[in-house]
Amino acid sequence: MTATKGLEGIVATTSSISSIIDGVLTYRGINIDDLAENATFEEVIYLLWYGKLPNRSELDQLTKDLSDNASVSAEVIEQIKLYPKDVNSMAALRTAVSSLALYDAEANDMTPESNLRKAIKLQAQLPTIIAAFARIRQGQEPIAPKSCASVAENFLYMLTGKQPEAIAIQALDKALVLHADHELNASTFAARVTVATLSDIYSGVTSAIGALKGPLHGGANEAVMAMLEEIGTAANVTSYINDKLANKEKIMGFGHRVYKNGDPRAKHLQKMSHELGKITGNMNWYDMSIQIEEIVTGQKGLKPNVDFYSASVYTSLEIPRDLFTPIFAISRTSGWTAHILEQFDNNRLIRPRAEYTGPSNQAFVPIEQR
Ligand SMILES: CC(=O)SCCNC(=O)CCNC(=O)[C@H](O)C(C)(C)COP(=O)(O)OP(=O)(O)OC[C@H]1O[C@@H](n2cnc3c(N)ncnc32)[C@H](O)[C@@H]1OP(=O)(O)O
Ligand SMILES: O=C([O-])CC(=O)C(=O)O
Repeated sequence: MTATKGLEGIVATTSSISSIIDGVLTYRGINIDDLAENATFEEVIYLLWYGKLPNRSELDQLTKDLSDNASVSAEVIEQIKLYPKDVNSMAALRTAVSSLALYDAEANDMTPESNLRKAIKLQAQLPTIIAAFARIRQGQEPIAPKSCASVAENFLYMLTGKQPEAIAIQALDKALVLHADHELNASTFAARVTVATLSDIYSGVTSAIGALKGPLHGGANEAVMAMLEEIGTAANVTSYINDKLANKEKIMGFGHRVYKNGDPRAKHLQKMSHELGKITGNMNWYDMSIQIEEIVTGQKGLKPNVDFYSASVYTSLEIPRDLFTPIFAISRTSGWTAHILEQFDNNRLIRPRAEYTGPSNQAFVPIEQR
């Protein structure tokens, strides 16, 4: 038995949800470029869950179901009020999502109908949790979700208490479309491993949030913004990046396990970053990002991934840096839950093997002789 480090190139399951073939990403066979230009996040959620684009009445019903289920139980909100104010936002989200199960009478109902209802609740309630957490830590009261608003509009509204501008809703909506699913990425794999034991959907999504948090995965978008802030201005980019590369440090937001010739989502986020920079009158983050890309791609051949330009996009939307990865989780909940439903539909325990590299034939030494 020989291990493949990081399971690189290992095909661990079949799936009909999203594919990456020759660098092209599709959801249910539809190119991400077409979805980014034409679909709303709600259309994408429907596509991922049901395998086809919704017609008008199906879309209206899903939008209504999501807003009808967006309120979070009072117990969970009370618990969030008890969290330390400076707690990591992904840790807060992970804990709150886990506790949703405690107040859902059907949490352990494993029927397909119940699992679909819980997928709707999870998708609807993650934005409410994140907005509530963001307000509570600033000493503000949470804002109840609006009825019949999109996920993007509702989230921005609950975060700020103001009606968001159309341009902000559109930008966030497109970012949600772009992050919704990505084949067998680490957090989706974690979700599938968890539910393949026939554990519940809340456990699956909680596992996934834990995996997304890390800076080699979803946490990279926050790390990119931290780097941009540390660099400060375009004049400092060259020396900062050259020093990092000389020290063999990773540049966050670059490289990918699967894409070697570029992440097809990055160009959409780059365009958004440029447009939002022009609208806000602050091109600093975009200009720095372009310079970083030139150096990293020029010297290392590494291209930006989905996390790189999303950092400047969210900053232009005035979203606090530590909510970037939670926003990724809002979007990816659609993909996680689609994968969990697919796993339940044709389940087998996921249990690979390990290549043992420890000592052998060791005698047991009694504690007095150690
Ligand atoms: C939504 C997402 O999850 S997208 C990914 C988000 N993560 C990041 O942006 C973090 C930065 N990037 C990385 O750490 C990696 O590129 C990953 C984790 C995305 C992919 O990792 P892997 O496929 O395991 O590649 P691995 O980390 O082994 O890197 C291979 C080589 O490229 C180098 N490399 C990879 N990414 C980077 C980077 N961002 N900056 C500098 N060098 C890099 C490594 O140092 C390594 O070099 P070596 O062979 O000389 O040791
Ligand atoms: O697929 C991966 O390994 C990481 C990624 O880009 C994603 O989850 O969107």
